[in-house]
Amino acid sequence: MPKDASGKKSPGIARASATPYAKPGGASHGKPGADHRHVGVHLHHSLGQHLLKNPLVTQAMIEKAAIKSTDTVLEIGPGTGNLTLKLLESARKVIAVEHDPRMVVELQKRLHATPLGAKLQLIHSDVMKLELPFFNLCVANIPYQISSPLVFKLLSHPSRFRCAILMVQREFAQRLCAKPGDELYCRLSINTQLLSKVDHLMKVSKNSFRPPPKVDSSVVRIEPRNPPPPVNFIEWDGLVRLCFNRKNKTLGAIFRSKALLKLLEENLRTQRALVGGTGRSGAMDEEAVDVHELVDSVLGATGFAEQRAAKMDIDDFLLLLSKFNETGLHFSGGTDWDMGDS
Ligand SMILES: C[S@@+](CC[C@H](N)C(=O)[O-])C[C@H]1O[C@@H](n2cnc3c(N)ncnc32)[C@H](O)[C@@H]1O
Repeated sequence: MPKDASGKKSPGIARASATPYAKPGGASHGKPGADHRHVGVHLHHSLGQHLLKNPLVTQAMIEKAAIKSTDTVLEIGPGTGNLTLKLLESARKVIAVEHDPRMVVELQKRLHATPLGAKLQLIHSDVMKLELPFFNLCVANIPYQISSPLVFKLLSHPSRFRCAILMVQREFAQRLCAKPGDELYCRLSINTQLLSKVDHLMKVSKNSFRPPPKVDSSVVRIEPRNPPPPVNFIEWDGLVRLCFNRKNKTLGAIFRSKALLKLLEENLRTQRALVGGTGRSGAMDEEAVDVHELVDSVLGATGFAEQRAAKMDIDDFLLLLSKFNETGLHFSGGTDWDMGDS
């Protein structure tokens, strides 16, 4: 069993080195803890530290990215820099964001005083806490545990980048690409596809990484829609979350929930109060509001009462949201739409 920095035996930890790739037939066999030849850092599963050791996969990612000499490329989690070096060969500039200070040191050592090093901006930070600078391309073997928030952080970035080539967990890739009716079709699928075009590019075996992760991997391409769809994303996500929480229930059944009708009514009153110029929630308490009737009218007009989110596409939800909004019903305002099955 490998040992951690304190010398204690520690499962699931392997060593990293700045050696570009394990040599065929060498001591590194891609097993956790197998590579003890190099002085380097221990790899932590909690930080998603599964280094890409297969140069063919790195090369394929670089080719799919079609990097131009004018590109500023964002890499999340450069680790010891196997992918970073290849990016630096083609791009004008690489901005690499790394959370682990030990990896930052390894990468600095590796690129110190090399001509490519001058093109690298290395930022030591948790990418989720960082205000990302301008980039027009993203290529990364990302830490899988932050996949979902990271994709939405990228898609909400004002840069309007050309595309992202990302190594992700296979099931996550399948969810990103899933279509209505697919078993894995979910809120992640419809939200990502609203904001971007997503393609599954290739499957990657566990043995391409050191140490090999427990899950399979895939490379995906995410191309943000330009211009972005004309929809308030917060409100869109409020509606989508509500419907996908119970994706196999009919919308009629979901919108019969008393708790939901109460929330919609509160939202409607707030909205009317704001439009009425009082700026106070509940200022129109006396005015009768039959939310049930409004909801029924929307579901009747769209014909979605018997539909289930699991089978509905983006156009269906755009229509549904616009009809709700026309009647004054909204799904934003910091409301917690997760009401379980009550
Ligand atoms: C899957 S490894 C990829 C390493 C390297 N790019 C490669 O392909 O060999 C993920 C990297 O992301 C880093 N990381 C983990 N969480 C992070 C975060 N929140 N922000 C930035 N980097 C992070 C890890 O330390 C690790 O270096």
